[in-house]
Amino acid sequence: MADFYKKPSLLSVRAQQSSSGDASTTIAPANVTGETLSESEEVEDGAMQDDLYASQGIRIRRRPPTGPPLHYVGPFEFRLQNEGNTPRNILEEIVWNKDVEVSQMKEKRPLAKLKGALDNAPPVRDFIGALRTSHLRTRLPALIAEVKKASPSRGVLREDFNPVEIAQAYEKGGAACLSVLTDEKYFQGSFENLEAIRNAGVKCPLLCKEFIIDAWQIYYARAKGADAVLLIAAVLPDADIKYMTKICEKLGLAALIEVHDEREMDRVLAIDGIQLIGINNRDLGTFQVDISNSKKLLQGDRGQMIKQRDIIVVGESGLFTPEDIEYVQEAGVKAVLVGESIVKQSNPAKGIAGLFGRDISI
Ligand SMILES: O=C(O)c1ccccc1NCC(=O)[C@H](O)[C@H](O)COP(=O)(O)O
Repeated sequence: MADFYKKPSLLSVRAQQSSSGDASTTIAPANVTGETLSESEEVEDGAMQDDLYASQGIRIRRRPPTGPPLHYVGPFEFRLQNEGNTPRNILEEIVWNKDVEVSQMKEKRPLAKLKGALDNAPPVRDFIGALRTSHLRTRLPALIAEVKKASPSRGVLREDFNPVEIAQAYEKGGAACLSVLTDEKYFQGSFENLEAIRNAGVKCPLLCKEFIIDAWQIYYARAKGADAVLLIAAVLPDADIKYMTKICEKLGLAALIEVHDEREMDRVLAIDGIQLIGINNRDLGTFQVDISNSKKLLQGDRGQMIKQRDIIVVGESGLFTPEDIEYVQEAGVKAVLVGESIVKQSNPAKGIAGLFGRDISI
């Protein structure tokens, strides 16, 4: 638990990145002058980092402000809002855990070693191309079908969970791409699942559905066979989104940038070169799902700009019926990311036909 705050800060990461331009330098904990930070300096540095995030409307703090949480148990409704080191919502809790998890993974597999492994990684497939082709073929939003065993909002979705069989069924049912949850603690996913699906010969390009907070994770996803990664605007400041999309470009990966509200959408639209934006209909703080969020964020100038720039918008979460699909399509989405409604079906391929109101495999 104490690891929560013994970490390099964003500011130190930035300083070191800019001096070498290489993500491998995100490891050493040092401040802008290259000195190691004391615990109190780290706390102060963390506060500055939170200020920077807040200035962009980011409420998710990267790690507990002054150390490990004191009451880090029990349901959220019994936790006091803003209570010192208790995460304010599930997304923040996931990010705090991820921060510890990633630092441990990086110790085991430093970036230099990871980069070596990329030589043996399978070739990258064209994630965005697959979405465009499917949309042109079916005239319906292209499907990114999610391989997800469990989620914080819904618990276990499927007990008899065989990721490869589910992926194969999705492909047979007409999915354009797949999304594979790799987070273990909250979604019961894994990188082994991603690797197994890739090695089983599934042709649909794969999105690594992970909570990315460090560029190292992008290299790791690539090494495990991903063709695309998720970057969440509620978690990442603009500088991180820009930097990480550059890394994706370098590795040939697609970046799906996820937004939840107008402010996040505007931040992302202000970044050059964005090709794929996901609108999540699930509020990751409260779990409320409202598919009218997709419509709201695509109205007016934002929708126009997206059309002009030929950005593909993905409608994410809470899609269950052909009417839901029609609704988000009319709002302007060209692809949908769907988990629960199809993964729960005994035959996920048939589940896809039910979701779209027809067989989309032909
Ligand atoms: O699904 C959750 O409970 C959740 C909680 C916190 C962060 C992310 C979460 N879900 C990730 C997703 O956005 C969904 O898995 C994805 O959009 C598919 O949603 P659905 O079709 O509703 O399963």
